[in-house]
Amino acid sequence: MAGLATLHVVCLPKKTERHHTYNLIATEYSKAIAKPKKTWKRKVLCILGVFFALAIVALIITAVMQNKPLPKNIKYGIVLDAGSSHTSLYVYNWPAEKENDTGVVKQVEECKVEGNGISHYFQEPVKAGLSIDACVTRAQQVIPANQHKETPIYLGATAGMRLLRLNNHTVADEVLSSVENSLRSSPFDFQGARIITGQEEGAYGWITINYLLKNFVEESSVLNLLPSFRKTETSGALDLGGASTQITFVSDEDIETQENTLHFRLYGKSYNVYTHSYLCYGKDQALRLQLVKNIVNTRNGTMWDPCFNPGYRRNTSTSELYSSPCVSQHTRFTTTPVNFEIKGTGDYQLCKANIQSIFNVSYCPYSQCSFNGIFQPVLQGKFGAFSAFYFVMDFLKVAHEKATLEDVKERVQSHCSRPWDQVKADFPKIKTKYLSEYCFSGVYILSLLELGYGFNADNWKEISFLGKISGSDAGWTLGYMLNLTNMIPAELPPSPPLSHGVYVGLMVFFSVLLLFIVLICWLGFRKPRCLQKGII
Ligand SMILES: O=P(O)(O)OP(=O)(O)OP(=O)(O)OC[C@H]1O[C@@H](n2cnc3c(O)ncnc32)[C@H](O)[C@@H]1O
Ligand SMILES: [Ca+2]
Repeated sequence: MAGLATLHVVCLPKKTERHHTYNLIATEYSKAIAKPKKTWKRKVLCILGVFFALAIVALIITAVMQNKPLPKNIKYGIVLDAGSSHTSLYVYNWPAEKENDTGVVKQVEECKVEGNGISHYFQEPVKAGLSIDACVTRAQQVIPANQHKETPIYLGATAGMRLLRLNNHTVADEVLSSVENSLRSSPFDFQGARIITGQEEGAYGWITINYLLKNFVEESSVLNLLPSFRKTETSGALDLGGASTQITFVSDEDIETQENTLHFRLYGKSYNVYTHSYLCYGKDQALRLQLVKNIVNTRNGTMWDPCFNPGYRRNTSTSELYSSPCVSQHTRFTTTPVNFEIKGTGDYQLCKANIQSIFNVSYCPYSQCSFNGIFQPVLQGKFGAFSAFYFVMDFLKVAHEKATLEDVKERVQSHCSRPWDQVKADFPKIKTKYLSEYCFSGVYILSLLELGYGFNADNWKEISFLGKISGSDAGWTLGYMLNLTNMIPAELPPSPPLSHGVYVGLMVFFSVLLLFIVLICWLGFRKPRCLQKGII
C-alpha cells in the first residue's frame, strides 16, 4: 500500500511562487503519504493495466509463433540443356509446400559439360552419354542422397540435334539413346530425353523469365486486392543460341499463323502469345551463312572477312563450312573440298552488308513479317534478351539500361576495328573462339534485332539484357521443368490475402497502437494528486 502511495505525482509551483508554497507542499505531501485515499481504485486500475500489457505481449507472441512458416521440406529437380554448342546441367530446388507459388523455384547449381554439344558426337554416339556423366555425378553431390530417387531428371536437346536429325535421323536417335542410357543409370528419377521443338523452346524461355521476374502473380499485398494495383505486364523473351534464335511475346493483335500461336492460362490469367524459332539463325550457324556469302572474297587460299578483327587468322575448309544443313546445296561455291585461311579486316560496314544479305526482307505472304517470309505482329511491351544476346552485350559493356542503340553501334564498330593482337592481350582469359567472334556477333545481333525483328532507336530501351534473374539463368530449362512437374497452375491457388510478414507486422503494429492509446487514456483520465487537492 505504501509503495502505491509513493507513486503520486507532486505538482511543483512556478519558480516565483515557490517560497510561498514550500511549506504547503510539504504538508500536502506528508498528508498524501500518511493518508492515501481511494488507493483500492488505483490498485485495480494498475492490475488491469498489467493484465492488459501481458495480453498484448501474448497476442504478439501468438501471432509470431502460430503464423510461423512450417519447417521447409525441400524438393529438387534436374534439367539438362543439350544445346548446339554445349550441354549444361541445372539443379533446381523449392520448398514442397509452396510449389504452386511463383518465383519459389531456385537454381542451386549449373554444371557445364566439358567439350561440345551432344550433336557433335554424331560419329561416336556412345561418347555423347559419357560426356554428361561428370555433371550427373556433380548433381549427386549437390542433392541429398535420400532424395535422389524422387528427384526428376529431364534432358531437352535443341537446335544442334534438330539439325543433326535433318541430316541423319538414325544417328540423331543413337545420340539420344546414348544420353538416355547414361541418365537411366543415374540414381535419379529419369523422365525422358528428347529433342524439343523450336516452339517449345520459345514458350519455355518466356515462361522462365516471367516466372523469375514474378510477372505472373504479384506478391501478396493489401494493394493487390484492388484490381488497378495488380501488375499484369509480361516481358517478351529473346533467346540467341548457337544454332537457332527465338522470339516470344504477348500480342493483342491477331496472330495470322497457327504455328506461331500459343495460348496459356497461368495463375488465373489467359495469355495470347506469339513465338517463332529461326533454325540456322543462332550465332554459330549465322556466322557460317556469313562466311558462305563471303566466300567470293577468297583469293589464293585466303578469305578476307570483314567480321573478324584485323590481324585475326584461322584455317578452315569448304567441307567444314558446308557440313551443315543450314547451307543449302545451291549456295555451295564448290563441291571439291578446299582448305583456306580466314583473315580479318574488321570493317563494320562491310560486315553489316554481308550479314544483312542473309535476311530476306523482300518477301512477305502475310500482313507483316520479320524476315524470310515469317509472320510477326508489331513488337509489344518489354523484352528480356538472354543467352548470346547477353554474353555479347555484356562483353561489349552495353548490357546496361542506359546504352542507346546508337551507343551499341558505336561500341561494336570500335571493337571490330581493334587489332586482334590488342584484343587478345586485353582479354587473355577469354576463350579464343568467343573472343574472335564478338565483332561478328555484335553486328549480327544489331542486324537481327533491327532489320530482322524491327527494333529501332525508340523501342531499344524496352530490351533488357539478362544473364541471371535472382540467381537463376535465363533460358528455357526452368520453364520446361515447371511445366512438366505441373508447378504452374492454370488457376490462382487460394491463399491468405496477407503474407506471413505483412500479417505479423500488422498484428504488432495494431497491438502497439492499442497499448499506446490505452496509456494515453490512462494518463489523460487520471487526475494528478496536486489538482485533486487544489494546490494550484
Ligand atoms: O540453343 P542452341 O541454338 O541449341 O545453342 P546453345 O544452347 O548451345 O547456345 P548457348 O546459348 O549456350 O550459346 C549461344 C552462343 O554463344 C556462345 N557462347 C557461350 N558462352 C559464351 C560466352 O561466355 N561468351 C561469348 N559467347 C558465348 C556459344 O558458343 C554459342 O555460339
Ligand atoms: Ca540454347
